[in-house]
Amino acid sequence: MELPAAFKTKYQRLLGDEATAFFASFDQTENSGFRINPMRPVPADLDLSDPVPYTQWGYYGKVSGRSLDHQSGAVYSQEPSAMFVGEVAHPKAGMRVLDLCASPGGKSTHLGSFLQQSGLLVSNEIMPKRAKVLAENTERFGLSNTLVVNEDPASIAKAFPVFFDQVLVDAPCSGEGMFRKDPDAVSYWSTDYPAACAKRQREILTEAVKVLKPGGELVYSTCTFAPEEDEQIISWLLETYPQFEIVPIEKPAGIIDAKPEWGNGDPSLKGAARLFPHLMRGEGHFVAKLRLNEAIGNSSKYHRQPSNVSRDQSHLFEAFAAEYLNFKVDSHQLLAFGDQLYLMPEGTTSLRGLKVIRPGLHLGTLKKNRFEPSYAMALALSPGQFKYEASISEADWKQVVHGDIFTSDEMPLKKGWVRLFCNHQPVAFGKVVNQTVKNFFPKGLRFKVE
Ligand SMILES: C[S@@+](CC[C@H](N)C(=O)[O-])C[C@H]1O[C@@H](n2cnc3c(N)ncnc32)[C@H](O)[C@@H]1O
Repeated sequence: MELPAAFKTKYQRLLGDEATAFFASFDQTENSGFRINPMRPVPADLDLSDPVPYTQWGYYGKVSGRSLDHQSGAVYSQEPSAMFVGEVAHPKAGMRVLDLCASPGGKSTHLGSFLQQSGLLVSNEIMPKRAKVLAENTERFGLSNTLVVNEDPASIAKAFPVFFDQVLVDAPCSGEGMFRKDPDAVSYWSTDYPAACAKRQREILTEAVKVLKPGGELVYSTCTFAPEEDEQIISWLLETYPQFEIVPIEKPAGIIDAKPEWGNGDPSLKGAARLFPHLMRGEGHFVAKLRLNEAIGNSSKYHRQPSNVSRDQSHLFEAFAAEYLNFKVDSHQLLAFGDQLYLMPEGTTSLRGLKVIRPGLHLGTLKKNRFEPSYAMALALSPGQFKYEASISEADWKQVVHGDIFTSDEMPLKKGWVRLFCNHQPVAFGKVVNQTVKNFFPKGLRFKVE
């Protein structure tokens, strides 16, 4: 790979003798990986022979975006060094967690794996198109405790002052750790780029710090090697907000201490972590964890987001629930966005003024005289929560994801909704009319499997 001359000069100076091995790593093939979804059965066809050592869910290897394992949310493809960020965060069940720069959702789905549908995950992305992708990925993973929001950091800080137990800032960065994966990242790079990114990172962090509760944790990460965006950002953060202290990260073999001399010399910077491609099997990352000892700014009085469903809407859903669901839905948690019905996570506070893409689990669509369940619900429920479930063959699954009708004489009912599973993974809802299964796989997500 042709690395920019200024990049080479900079890292030659910073890394000394080690620079040769660092530069050589750019000519080796990239590392790919995937994480399995702990809320799903482990797919039998996956090759799990090469685990990523620092995470219980990560493996080296590739999973096709057109496979059942991907479509059903049983796996999420993620570059192995990025998996270390979720492991460092490791939120506990029940926590309120914010993922401030979240799309496409690698870290959010990892955080959701720890939360196990408990607590609250606010997954935010500033770019509208990317926020949509984030919503699709968190839905595919089956997260039901998640609000997907499309806001800038200042609006998030205004809406949630002193609210979260944990905040992840996986910052937009100069992406030097993306060079092997995405050659375009090399063409964006210039000598001044890290400083420009650092300015934006300071702006994002200035807002992020306001949403943490005392005792809360901030996890900051980048996929770049630039000290300006890594140690120097944490140096700046600690100087600007002495309320924070570094929580030292435990480092497995190949992951090394951050370098205080690349920041302001504060020895506690060693507690942060650097992942270099010449030292471990990953593309590269920087991660720091900090604890806030005293709130920054004032808290607010939080009001629960009230349900807004009309009596008619509520009746439509209740009739559906009585016929099909094996669990109770608290009507206070129902929220209608037009004709779309959602189940808000417990503890959802007022969403007024926020651009919310998904105010929780999308339950379905309120039609004129009936309720139509959503793809998101098909993927989020646990087995047995829906009264009618049917196992379909891989050949039928190919029809489902292509949007075709198929016939089956093994459906549990003659007429009505059925949750379809293939190889024990949830796939979609179908509607049975005699032996024909009408397809409700979302139009925008359909694909052809060769
Ligand atoms: C490194 S990516 C996040 C990757 C994601 N956390 C994951 O694991 O899949 C950084 C994200 O920050 C977003 N971003 C860009 N500018 C931003 C800003 N000024 N404030 C907040 N987020 C921003 C980008 O659109 C991008 O999606």
